[in-house]
Amino acid sequence: MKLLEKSQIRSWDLDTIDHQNISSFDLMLRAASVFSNWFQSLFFDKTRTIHVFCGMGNNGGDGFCIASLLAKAGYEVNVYLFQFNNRFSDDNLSRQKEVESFDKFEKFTPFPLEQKDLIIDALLGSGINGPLKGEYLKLVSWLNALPNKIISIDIPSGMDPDQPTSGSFVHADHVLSFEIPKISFFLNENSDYIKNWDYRSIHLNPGFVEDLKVMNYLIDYDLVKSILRQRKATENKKDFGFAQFCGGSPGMLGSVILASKAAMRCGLGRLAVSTPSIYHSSLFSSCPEAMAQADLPKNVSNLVDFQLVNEHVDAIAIGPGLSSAKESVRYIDEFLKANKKPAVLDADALNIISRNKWQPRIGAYSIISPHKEEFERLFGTCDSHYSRIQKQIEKSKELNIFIILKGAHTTISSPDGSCYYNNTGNVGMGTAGSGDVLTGMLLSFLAQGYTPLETCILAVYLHGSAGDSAAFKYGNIALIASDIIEFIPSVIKNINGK
Ligand SMILES: NC(=O)C1=CN([C@@H]2O[C@H](COP(=O)(O)OP(=O)(O)OC[C@H]3O[C@@H](n4cnc5c(N)ncnc54)[C@H](O)[C@@H]3O)[C@@H](O)[C@H]2O)[C@H](O)CC1
Ligand SMILES: [K+]
Repeated sequence: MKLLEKSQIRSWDLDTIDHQNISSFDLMLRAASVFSNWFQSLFFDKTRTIHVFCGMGNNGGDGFCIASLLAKAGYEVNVYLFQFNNRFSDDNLSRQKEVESFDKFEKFTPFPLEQKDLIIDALLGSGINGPLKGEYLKLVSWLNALPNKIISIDIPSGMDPDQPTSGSFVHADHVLSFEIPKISFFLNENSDYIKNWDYRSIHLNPGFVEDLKVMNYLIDYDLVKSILRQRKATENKKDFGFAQFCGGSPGMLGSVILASKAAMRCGLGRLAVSTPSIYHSSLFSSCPEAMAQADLPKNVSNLVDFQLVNEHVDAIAIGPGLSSAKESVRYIDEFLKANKKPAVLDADALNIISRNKWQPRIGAYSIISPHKEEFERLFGTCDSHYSRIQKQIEKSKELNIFIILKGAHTTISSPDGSCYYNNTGNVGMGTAGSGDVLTGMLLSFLAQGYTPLETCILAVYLHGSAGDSAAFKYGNIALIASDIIEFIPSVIKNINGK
């Protein structure tokens, strides 16, 4: 799904009005009825009064239309118009007659509300053009201090749709965005203040976005479904990739097992594991599908020798559990020199690269999957999630690599400057080994012949989906990395039905 900036959303509105030969009021009514239906599906208890706080723009216009629809549906609705500016939008003015009466405020003065009552925030929408000041600031601070649930239309009032908000904004319990989510919903700076967000189509003209150049995308079910291939009955393990996983060191075998099992669970044909031979028996008892020596040319005496193994595999992943011992440094140095295959670098491989300033040696189109600390060791500290994402995109372009910045809202940046936002996953996945599972999934899809970008999209989305299923079963405290692997089969079947 393409994510648009506020100016593009405005143009999409105007294009729809023109293309569908409707008025902006028709579009407002459409938005209002979509919101009203969504609202009634969530808040069907009509004993609570609904207080609709309207501003002077079209977000406020939505508020008047929604108030009228909810009143007709049997809710007790009070409407308040906050006219702190000197200009109404035409649709706002024309919609005010939708409601029988409403209180007008030219200055904000607090008033009593029943704690159980709901507030619909229709003060400001995507037309925000700077930080809130004066009366708006007083009103929003008062709203944020109330115990009442706040439901925002399109976007929490005061929030910038595209980047971090410099001032205050409404802290919403629920937000319904029209057509598509706003980019700023994915910023960690905002996510504490948007408890739940959702989006619903208002049937804007799809043709407008088809040719529209955007740099930001949401990884959604449809995108993943369009990438994940179906298998042919005549295919066999040789068609599903041969991967090499390089990791593990004394006392650090867990990551090897987790990554190996995850790789096989994602449909990999064959896996060669380069890890200290003292681990081979434990590895095979935990993951018999992996192998150390078998299926490799007899002359490959030591899996560490990239030259000999590399030519036989389709992709390689390196890093988890390697440690920072000097032989690991030599291993990474050898890898950066000798590797010719699509590669995933994670964990200790990234730390060794940081410490030796080997970033420019990372192979073109490689995938690296740092978490925030590993990222900042590689590329320097950033003062916000937003600025970290901008640096992520800049480094992808500069080094010609794909970067997966893992976190609450994992982002994938591509050498072409595009950025993909993931919305699956949960806080329970912040547990040891979760990243190793992702590395195994990345290796699997890369070895199966998906492009690096397809690989990142599939692995990140499915990793988060499996984690969500695991949290549903075990809760987000008890969840461990192996639980994510347990649900990989079901989330893959949910996408491709097989
Ligand atoms: N396709 C859609 O998404 C549709 C969205 N709709 C609704 O329209 C609003 C956007 O309407 P717009 O009039 O452009 O903007 P606002 O309602 O946000 O109001 C702008 C209004 O507020 C003033 N203002 C802007 N910034 C500030 C500020 N920092 N402090 C004070 N006042 C500010 C500005 O002067 C304007 O007067 C969208 O969010 C949806 O709710 C349509 O209804 C249907 C299609
Ligand atoms: K709003």
